[in-house]
Amino acid sequence: MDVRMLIEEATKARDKAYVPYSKFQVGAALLTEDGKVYHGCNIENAAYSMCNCAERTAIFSAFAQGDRKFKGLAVIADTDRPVSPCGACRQVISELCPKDMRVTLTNLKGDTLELTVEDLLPGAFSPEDLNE
Ligand SMILES: O=c1ccn([C@H]2C[C@H](O)[C@@H](CO)O2)c(=O)[nH]1
Ligand SMILES: [Zn+2]
Repeated sequence: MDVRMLIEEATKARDKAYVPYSKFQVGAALLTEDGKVYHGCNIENAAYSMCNCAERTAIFSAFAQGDRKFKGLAVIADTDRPVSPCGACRQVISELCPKDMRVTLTNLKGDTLELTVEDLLPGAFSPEDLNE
């Protein structure tokens, strides 16, 4: 699956967003090592702090189905610049995806930004930092 197709999947995922509060739909598509694609959308709640972003929905869905090996993530929203994942998602992506995995950020105009997980959160706090 190429990047363009993964962006198409993220676009389809975006249609599933539950966003009665922000009205800001975000879609994510997470590609596994064996070619499966997990969709993620943002899911909001009247208790605002419970809102879950598209990126984390995709990763948590994959984990819940037993998939943990990923090779690409695409994220799309209706933004001026390619959508920028929030700090919480950067932290989660950083722990659960390979450091050199490709992350494609895009918007409805088709602007795209290709980064790696390491680029998203350089020097992230990681499991290795825990002294046990
Ligand atoms: O990369 C992002 C940025 C924001 N949101 C969501 C969170 C909230 O539901 C809405 C507005 O912040 O967009 C995402 O899902 N992903
Ligand atoms: Zn987020």
